[in-house]
Amino acid sequence: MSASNTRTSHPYALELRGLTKSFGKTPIIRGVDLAVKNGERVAIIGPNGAGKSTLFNLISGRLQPTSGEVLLRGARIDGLKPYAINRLGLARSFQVSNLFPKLSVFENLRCGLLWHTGARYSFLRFLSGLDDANARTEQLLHMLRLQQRRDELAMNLTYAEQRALEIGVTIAGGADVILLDEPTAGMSRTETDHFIALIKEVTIGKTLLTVEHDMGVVFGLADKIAVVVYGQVIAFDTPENVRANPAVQEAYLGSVLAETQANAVLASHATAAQGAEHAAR
Ligand SMILES: Nc1ncnc2c1ncn2[C@@H]1O[C@H](COP(=O)(O)OP(=O)(O)OP(=O)(O)O)[C@@H](O)[C@H]1O
Repeated sequence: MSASNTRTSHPYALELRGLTKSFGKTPIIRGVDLAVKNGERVAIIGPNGAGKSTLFNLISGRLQPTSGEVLLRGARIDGLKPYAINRLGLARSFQVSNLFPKLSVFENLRCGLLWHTGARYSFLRFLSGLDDANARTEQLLHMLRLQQRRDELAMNLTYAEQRALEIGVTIAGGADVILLDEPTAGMSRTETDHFIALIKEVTIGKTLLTVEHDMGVVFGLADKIAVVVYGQVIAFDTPENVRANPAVQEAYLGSVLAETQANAVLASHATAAQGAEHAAR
């Protein structure tokens, strides 16, 4: 069976089974079961301190579970080091730290591609693959809408462009299961909207898990939402069903949506007050 067949033949890209994690005597993840299908986009939401980042750390191999299993396409990966998990096609993209600041956009992407192919093939095959890598890098540049910035150093990009490049490098590295930590944190509303569209486009056919606080991003991006409260997944369903779920409303979403609505009302009051002040002058 070819590597690509192996990658897609299992129905679930990622499974968590009875996962627990304690720090000292404190249980933080308290029995999580989750099955993410190939190609699904899943947002993990929940209150501060619920255990979302810890879950990501357990999946990516940064932390080892206290008990339970993590499976990638049906094969156990708990106990493996992060680089070994990465080699199997699961990558985590959280900061701009994966970028080489003094290399150009093109070179950063090509490094991602060559790292992926070069590590698996002999040096001669690596050299013969350079043309392919260049062509694929050009494709990625277009997909990321960074072709105008092709020769710019990564350190000179805007924050949103750096995040786009970072995701591009992750994809160039061959990952088909991608974990994104708060992908739009620090972006303006307009940048966020563009970025959601971009993420959707570049992750077509890939499995995406994201930890996100911004409900606009969650509802704009996710096929399914996993709600984590106090180390347990209390709901895993479509955005519509999660929004309507009374347990979720009570434990988390009610207060978050109320806060979002309150902020919108406050903002509209502030705008109205500014308008009135302006008219009175
Ligand atoms: N390495 C660690 N050692 C001890 N406690 C930890 C460790 N990492 C996380 N915790 C604790 O585990 C709990 C869950 O933290 P985690 O960062 O996973 O939550 P989160 O849902 O990602 O929160 P936030 O939304 O605020 O980022 C917190 O109480 C945190 O203090």
